[in-house]
Amino acid sequence: MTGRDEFTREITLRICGSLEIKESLRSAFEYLKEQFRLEALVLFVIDERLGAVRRIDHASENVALPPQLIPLPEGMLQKIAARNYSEPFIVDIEKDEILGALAPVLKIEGNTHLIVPLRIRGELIGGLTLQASGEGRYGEELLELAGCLAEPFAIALANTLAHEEVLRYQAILLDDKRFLNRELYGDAADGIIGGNTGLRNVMEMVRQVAPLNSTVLILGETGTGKEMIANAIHFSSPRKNGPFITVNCGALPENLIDSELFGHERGAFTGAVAESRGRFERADGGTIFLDEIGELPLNAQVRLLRVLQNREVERVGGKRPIPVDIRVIAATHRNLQSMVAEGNFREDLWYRLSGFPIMVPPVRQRKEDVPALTRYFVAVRSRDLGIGVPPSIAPGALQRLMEYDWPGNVRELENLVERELILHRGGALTFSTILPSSEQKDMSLVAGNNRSLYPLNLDEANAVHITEVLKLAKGKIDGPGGAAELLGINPSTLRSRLDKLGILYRRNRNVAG
Ligand SMILES: Nc1ncnc2c1ncn2[C@@H]1O[C@H](COP(=O)(O)OP(=O)(O)OP(=O)(O)O)[C@@H](O)[C@H]1O
Repeated sequence: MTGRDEFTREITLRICGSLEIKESLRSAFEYLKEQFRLEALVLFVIDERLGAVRRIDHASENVALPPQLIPLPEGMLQKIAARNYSEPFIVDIEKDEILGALAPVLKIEGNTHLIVPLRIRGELIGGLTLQASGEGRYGEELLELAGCLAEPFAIALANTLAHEEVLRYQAILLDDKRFLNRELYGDAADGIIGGNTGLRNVMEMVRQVAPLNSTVLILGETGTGKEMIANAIHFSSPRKNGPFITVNCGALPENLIDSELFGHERGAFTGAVAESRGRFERADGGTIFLDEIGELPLNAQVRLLRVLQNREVERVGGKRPIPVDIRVIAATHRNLQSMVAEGNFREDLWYRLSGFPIMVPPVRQRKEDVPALTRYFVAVRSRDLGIGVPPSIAPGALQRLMEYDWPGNVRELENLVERELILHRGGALTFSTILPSSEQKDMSLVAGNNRSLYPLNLDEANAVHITEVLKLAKGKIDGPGGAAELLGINPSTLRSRLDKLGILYRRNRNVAG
């Protein structure tokens, strides 16, 4: 293998080695830095939708970088197309009219910039910039070597763009799905299980705040149902016929946040094919739900604060603010107050958001809801999976589900039910993969305190009682002091009842469990 082949192989492995473009760029940067002088590696796309050059990501060492988004002046996109950049070149602003025009904003002067045009199936989609401080740092030899970067980086760039596109469509489809679900299944509050038990206080707050226009902050662990509560607020509010737009602040690529949230202007730059409304504008007349608000980068927090204060947005490339009539609901599983103390969340934004906080409790603090939630998901998921008659749930299984701690909360329960239904081969559902979080957990939780919170049918009461006795007998079924003797029934009768009730026990006759 020649040195050149080795170089190409190594760089390809690095740039295509991770799904995270940031990580791949960093890895490529470290390698390239060993070969020649390099202070920044910048991957950018020519974004026709925005009419701008957009930085996808970079790896660098304390050097000034151009802004993330560089709007292109009138006619520039056509000039770039006509110029037909194909081979790597060292930027010379005297000779290149296009880059000369962009030089001040690109911070080219005083530095050496080598650009590798990136093409997919012949079409120019973006480029890679290698940057070193000082002039005249790169020579012909390096220019030739840089040719090996074009293909692997073009593939990495195309993959990243495809991924961004998928995320965009995913968000739009989710909005549509929510809307259609509501049309199909009626009111959002209908599907909330535990509204009169474990979520009683939460639902009381929902009823109080829904008619007002106040900003609401929903707090709670992941999977507790925060989005569902936001949905319920919107659909019980006077805005219910308006849009309900969800933004997952943690899922937006950092360099797209502005155009996604605030949109961009048509004709603001030539090539901005169509104007694009941001999520705030799409939420006009309705509610915007900012999920995972704690993940929003600090600079985006500033712009969000401005929108909340002024109730108007400014599109990227726009000249006038556009008023928006929105209600804001935010949610997070993080402790925003400690993020404020650590300097990772703006205090002024925290004050704006936290006027009406609603805390959704984790499932382990409302175990009385577990049986109803389980039955609900068995019914709903059976319907989704095309199972005509939903299977019953073994009473002993419900009890075990209540003893479990549910770190993933309702979402974990929902997923578990789905898995159980898919693997189900007849009979009652036993949920035998779930074991109580801690064996020493007091049985009184189910048998005592919580018993009154949901009505036990005869089988369920039997399951609770037999499990208690089995524990007393330390899992022993046969012989003196065994559970069968304590219950006054034949051991084989007890075994078949344990099977029927879905209570787990040691099969070995003489071993205590
Ligand atoms: N009380 C409930 N009744 C019925 N379904 C529920 C209930 N709580 C949660 N769910 C369902 O559980 C799943 C997770 O809920 P949701 O997405 O609202 O949680 P979340 O707290 O927003 O999660 P994350 O913090 O991960 O965004 C959803 O499918 C939701 O419909």
